[in-house]
Amino acid sequence: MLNFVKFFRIRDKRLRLVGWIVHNTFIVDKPRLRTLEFAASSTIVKMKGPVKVGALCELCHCRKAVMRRPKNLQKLCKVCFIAVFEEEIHNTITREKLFHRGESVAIGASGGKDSTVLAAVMKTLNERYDYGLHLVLLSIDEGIVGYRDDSLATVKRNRAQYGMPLEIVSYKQLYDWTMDEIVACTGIKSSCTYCGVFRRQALDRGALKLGIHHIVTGHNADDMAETVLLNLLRGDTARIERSVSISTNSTGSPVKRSKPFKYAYEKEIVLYAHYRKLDYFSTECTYSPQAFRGTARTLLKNLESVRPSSILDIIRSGEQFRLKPRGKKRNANREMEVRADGSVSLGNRDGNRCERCGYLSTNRICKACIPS
Ligand SMILES: Nc1ncnc2c1ncn2[C@@H]1O[C@H](COP(=O)(O)OP(=O)(O)OP(=O)(O)O)[C@@H](O)[C@H]1O
Repeated sequence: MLNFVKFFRIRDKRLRLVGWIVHNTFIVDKPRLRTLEFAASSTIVKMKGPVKVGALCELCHCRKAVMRRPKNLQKLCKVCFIAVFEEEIHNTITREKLFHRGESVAIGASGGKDSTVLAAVMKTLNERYDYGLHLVLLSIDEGIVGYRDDSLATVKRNRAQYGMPLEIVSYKQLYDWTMDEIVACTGIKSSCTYCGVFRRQALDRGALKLGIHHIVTGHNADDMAETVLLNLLRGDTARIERSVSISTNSTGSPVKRSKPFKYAYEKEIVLYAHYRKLDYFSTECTYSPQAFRGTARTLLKNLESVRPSSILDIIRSGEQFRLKPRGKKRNANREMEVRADGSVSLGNRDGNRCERCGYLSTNRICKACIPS
């Protein structure tokens, strides 16, 4: 008896719909199921054609295999897949010593698949292995009507489903404008870059408001590998090492950030959400064209389809990447650099503060204050 696993990622630019087909089921939040009829006009990115799966799970040897693991093509049953996925995250957490007992941890919750699965897995592992963590959902409302308001509704349902407190911090409260207002004034170009900077600050401020000094986000292995490729393609080699760090802590900032899904494949996160029937939101942001990142993403997906280990191999390459010190000349050039957008970078990269808002920044005026 054979099972067939279909794994497609669907992206519909017109509807901003991102969904997945797994086991002939279109995985997307329920209110959006009606949009299925548009799938024919969508760009269907083939992730992996129908795969024949052998009868028995290669781990338990007793249940029927229902899938091939995207990471290593192992044939697994649903129960073993869920167990092995959770175990790998637990191994990452313990190997990297991400948390300490009694710590309060804020989960950056956008309502999307990655952070929803992160909340579910963190809750499961915290209870199973008695990490002793106090977990809180922290959401940033960027003020994007038709996108963030809908995804926040999902996070509010997650609050009840996982029994975790939820804190929502908005750009409006912090900066007195919304992303919709910014885009209306400045246009869509670079909106992602600015929004990313604002969100980072907002997550820090939200965590500090709660007295929390550790945030976890749902960045996964695909995100990490994509960023390594992106930096390589842009010649921005200085960022590669940092882009694969599992934990980051800007000098001067009391808030640490960690990525427990650093080695988790995006496809496996989708499968986990599917098998555990998690409630998440699947629409793409109104303002996310991300042209060049999209190119790096397509390149990564093509590499993955030829060689599934490519994602982990790229991360490993990033981890081993070290820039040769260039000595005095490099430091001298770094003392003051005028960037294309007119901002000035100071030689002392860490610990600088924005002259307007006083928040940490490598420039005299941080990106959050530039448009104001
Ligand atoms: N508005 C937000 N509020 C809180 N956390 C956020 C928000 N947006 C993003 N994050 C955090 O940053 C991570 C990466 O965000 P990104 O925008 O790349 O979304 P993503 O890869 O689609 O993740 P997700 O599926 O969780 O939305 C998320 O998994 C989440 O932990």
